[in-house]
Amino acid sequence: MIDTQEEQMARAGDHNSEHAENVLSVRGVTVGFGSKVILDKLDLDVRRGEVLGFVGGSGTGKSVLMRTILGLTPRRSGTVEVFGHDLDRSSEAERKMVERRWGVLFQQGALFSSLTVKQNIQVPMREHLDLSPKLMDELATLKLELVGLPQDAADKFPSELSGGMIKRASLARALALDPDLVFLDEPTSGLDPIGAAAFDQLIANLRETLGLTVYMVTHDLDSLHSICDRIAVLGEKRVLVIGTIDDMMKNDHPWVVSYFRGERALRRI
Ligand SMILES: Nc1ncnc2c1ncn2[C@@H]1O[C@H](COP(=O)(O)OP(=O)(O)OP(=O)(O)O)[C@@H](O)[C@H]1O
Repeated sequence: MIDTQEEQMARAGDHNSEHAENVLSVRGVTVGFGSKVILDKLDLDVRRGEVLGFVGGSGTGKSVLMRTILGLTPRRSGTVEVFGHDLDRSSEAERKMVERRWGVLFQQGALFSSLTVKQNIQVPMREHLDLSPKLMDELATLKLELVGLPQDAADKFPSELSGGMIKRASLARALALDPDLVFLDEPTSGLDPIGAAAFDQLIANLRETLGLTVYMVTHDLDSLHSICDRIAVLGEKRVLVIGTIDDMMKNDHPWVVSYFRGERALRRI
């Protein structure tokens, strides 16, 4: 959309990366709170253009890892490279440019309740771009269309929306700056199975049409089966196993067996 010199510089970093096919590389990351270590020397790579599903037992640190990657939770050691940029070594301008290239859908949507849907979508635009109100309105209209929301949702407040509409509005906000990478924290939680399947389809379509890379924390077995190229399992403070759904079905780690082949998994069939 808008390609400033700084953005070109940030994009150029992609090609400097030793692993240009990885949009995200996490190495040796340790995170803890007080005496409690949550993640211990964790490694993870996310490939360009893939949908990576992230699963793990409750409290294993999926949200902590996502927040650490986003720079919202401090780590004790390790590196995080996004688009080939080590954010600890980046200048403020470079970091901002990298941030412009990712979008985030937090659990529960995290829309501002005092702003309309349109205003929510425009928050990242106001923060990162200098656009006229007319252009921002046009862009918000496009984002609403992209996520399948009716135009009359633009002037509604989050409290006036259904759960599924809130997820879509949050996704529209995450897409506000035309990101290359989106982080989704449990995007289908709280949706009925039909709403969840529709949301999965939307993510699959967006990946296809926009070439997005998707990092998705989820508990939803249907999403894992239907749209994820690879799945990473968090356990024992690290990525226990990463691979395709077929790899998960063959893996014999007890947690992986009970999650992918346990009673709940068999009920889906
Ligand atoms: N700011 C914090 N201070 C102290 N402990 C924290 C903080 N944030 C997270 N934790 C702890 O880190 C652990 C991992 O939490 P996290 O929310 O990442 O789990 P999760 O895997 O996302 O779980 P769920 O699937 O239930 O959402 C938990 O024990 C949690 O209590």
